[in-house]
Amino acid sequence: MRIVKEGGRIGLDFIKQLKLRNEETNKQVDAVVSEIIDTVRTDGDKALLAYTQKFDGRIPEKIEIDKTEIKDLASRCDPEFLKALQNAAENIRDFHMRQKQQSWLNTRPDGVIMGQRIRGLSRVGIYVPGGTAAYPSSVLMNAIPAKIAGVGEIIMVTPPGKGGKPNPDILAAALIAGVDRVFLVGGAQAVAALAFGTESIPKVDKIVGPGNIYVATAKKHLYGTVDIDMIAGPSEILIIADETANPKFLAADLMSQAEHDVLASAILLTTSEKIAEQTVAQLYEQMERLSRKEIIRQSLDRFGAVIQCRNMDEAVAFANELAPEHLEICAANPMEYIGKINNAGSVFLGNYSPEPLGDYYAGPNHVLPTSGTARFFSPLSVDSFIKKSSFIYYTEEALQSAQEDILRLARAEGLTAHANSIEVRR
Ligand SMILES: NC(=O)c1ccc[n+]([C@@H]2O[C@H](COP(=O)([O-])OP(=O)(O)OC[C@H]3O[C@@H](n4cnc5c(N)ncnc54)[C@H](O)[C@@H]3O)[C@@H](O)[C@H]2O)c1
Ligand SMILES: N[C@H](CO)Cc1c[nH]c[nH+]1
Ligand SMILES: [Zn+2]
Repeated sequence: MRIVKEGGRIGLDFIKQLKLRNEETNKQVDAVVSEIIDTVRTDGDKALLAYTQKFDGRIPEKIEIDKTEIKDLASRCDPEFLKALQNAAENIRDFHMRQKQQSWLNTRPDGVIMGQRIRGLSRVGIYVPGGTAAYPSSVLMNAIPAKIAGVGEIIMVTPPGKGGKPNPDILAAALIAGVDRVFLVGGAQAVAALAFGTESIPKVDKIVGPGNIYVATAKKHLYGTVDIDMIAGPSEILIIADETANPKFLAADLMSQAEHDVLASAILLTTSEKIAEQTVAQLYEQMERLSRKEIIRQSLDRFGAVIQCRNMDEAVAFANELAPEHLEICAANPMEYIGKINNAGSVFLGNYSPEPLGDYYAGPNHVLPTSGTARFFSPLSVDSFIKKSSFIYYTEEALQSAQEDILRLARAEGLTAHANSIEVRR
């Protein structure tokens, strides 16, 4: 864990360095992912299974889990877990229902009618991570907004669990959220399969969902062949804390994201030297009790930092520069800062809104832009699953009153066939 005791130019330079955190990794991963994509495009299922064997160390007993098996396996889950999943689903549904946009239509007194139709996409692929941990919560976060948007068919891919079998908790979440088909493949190969279609996996219109660097890079490469939601790669947390924050909470929250991946990033910006020192001590104390301490240690060593800022304004400026996936503000008056944050996937305000509350339960989506892309991407939402089209109806009289303007515009562009289309209706 690096500790930077100065803000100003030194702190800012350090933040800029952190932004480049995986540039080198990206180059190596790009080459691996390109090869995977090309092979899946030409060899379909054969390549899909060969890569699954190579990278997951197993192949699924069956590539697709049918509806009966989903119901059967899901029914064996711990009832308390199912109840918690249902409660979380309710909160997520409630939040995302508010995002739903309506089609609209405008009629003018001269008889002109114009409007915009909103429809769900026909078929989307949702990626649910499952390499080093299983993510039933990500099933809910992906599929619930898709369902609300009216997507025709939701195809889910996720790496095979132990022994090539499906994880029942993931299947229970798929059932609750309304997923249509489940395939047990993961990584860049699953993303490529969704983009091109294979003998067993149908081609989709859009691929959404988070994943590790291979998954995120595959989505980036395949954008254009299919639509994608955003780059949602290895997790990140940035915390801004003043002298009133609790170092125990800060350390716990930093490690909640560090445990996702050795490439995850966890950074504390604080105005207090005491808070900085106590948080570092808490990190090493609490880490010992955590099952994924090896991942946490590596992540904190490579992409973790504590930076002492000169004041809260500087901390806010650094946060906007970094554009983190998750931003916690642990300060005496957290609401004071919400209007000053321009770049962040999701903001957690106050000492009792820890990041995992958002990961699992509160309602906002946990599929969020990473690697500084919160500068231009938004969280996954109902909007990610819709498309819009407009329509126009003009009467003969309305066209006549507009014709001179249209003709002038068409002639200025030198497009006489456009002008002709108006003239023949004179
Ligand atoms: N940004 C978000 O919204 C968000 C949400 C949840 C999780 N996450 C991130 O998702 C990720 C989950 O990662 P994970 O690894 O547990 O699961 P994953 O499903 O994303 O990746 C596992 C797959 O990666 C492939 N793979 C592994 N090593 C490889 C290699 N050397 N070469 C090529 N392919 C390889 C394998 O095929 C495997 O199936 C974490 O980085 C976590 O931080 C992000
Ligand atoms: N923090 C992850 C997004 O970066 C989401 C998640 C799912 N489960 C636990 N955490
Ligand atoms: Zn998390």
